[in-house]
Amino acid sequence: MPPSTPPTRFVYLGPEGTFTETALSRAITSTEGSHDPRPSVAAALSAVRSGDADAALVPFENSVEGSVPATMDGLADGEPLVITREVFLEVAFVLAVRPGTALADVRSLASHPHALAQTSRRLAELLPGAPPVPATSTAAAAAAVAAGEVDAAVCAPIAASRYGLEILADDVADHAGAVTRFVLVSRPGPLPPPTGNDKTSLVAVVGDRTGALLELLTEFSVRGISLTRIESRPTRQRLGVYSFSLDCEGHVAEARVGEALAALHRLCDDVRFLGSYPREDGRENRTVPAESADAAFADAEDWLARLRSGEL
Ligand SMILES: O=C(O)C(=O)Cc1ccccc1
Repeated sequence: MPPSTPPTRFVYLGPEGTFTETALSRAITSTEGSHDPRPSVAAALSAVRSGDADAALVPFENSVEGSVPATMDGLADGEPLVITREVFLEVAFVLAVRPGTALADVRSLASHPHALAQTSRRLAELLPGAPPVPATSTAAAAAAVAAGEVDAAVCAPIAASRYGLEILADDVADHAGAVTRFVLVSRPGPLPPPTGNDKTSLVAVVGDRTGALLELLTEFSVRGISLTRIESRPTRQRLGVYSFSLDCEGHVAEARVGEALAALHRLCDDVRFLGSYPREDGRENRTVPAESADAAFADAEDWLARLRSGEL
């Protein structure tokens, strides 16, 4: 009998009732492995690094608020981890309190900084006297309300019911239809195979010279590769030294992407590969120009080999 593979141990930004938990359970059923909460993004990533877990689902960016710094920095630093999957979830926020609490009784309010930022205008109208306090997650804020540490939380409806809270206001987002992108990360291993509609993520530290960013972008542009995200992050070495975190269309197994990454390796002070994985945002990669397709690279390599061997 072949040895059975142990179930995958998934961890997620907890506690129970986070949007991240919902995103994980939509993407991966519990029959595919165990789902365990961790108290912070850093704790979820370190469980994977230490081998306590096989994969972690963490929030990466939001359509309204942008990237989640704890995730960006947690992936850019420390032992390498790679993204194997992306998951998108539309998020709707509620204002939750202990049963019987009226709006006028609310003196303090907590949530994840991304949730607070996405609801700030509406909450300023509803609760002008309640200063927002950051929490490690929306569900951690709901748990703090249940424990009597704070009066109200901005969280998912599921967190309100999980912690026995009452909903004072529904849909408190300033912009309807906000979508959060989550990523599933693992220790480096075999990559998900190319599907023809993939993304590749990386972090590059460019040298301190004129045109360095333009040179980086050129390596993608000349190979017909479209970027789907780019942003700068401080490297935390000293003021003025930045890394660029970016996603591009394509899989590192494709010649154009592999060659662009190899060029970045020559050009940049540091390049960290963060994975190639299927695109799941419902969009299709652009058509690869004929001169950037794998066949064109193979043909050019063949031509060069013949030229070098004196055959041409
Ligand atoms: O998953 C959660 O509940 C979080 O706290 C992170 C988050 C915050 C805001 C929107 C989506 C995810």
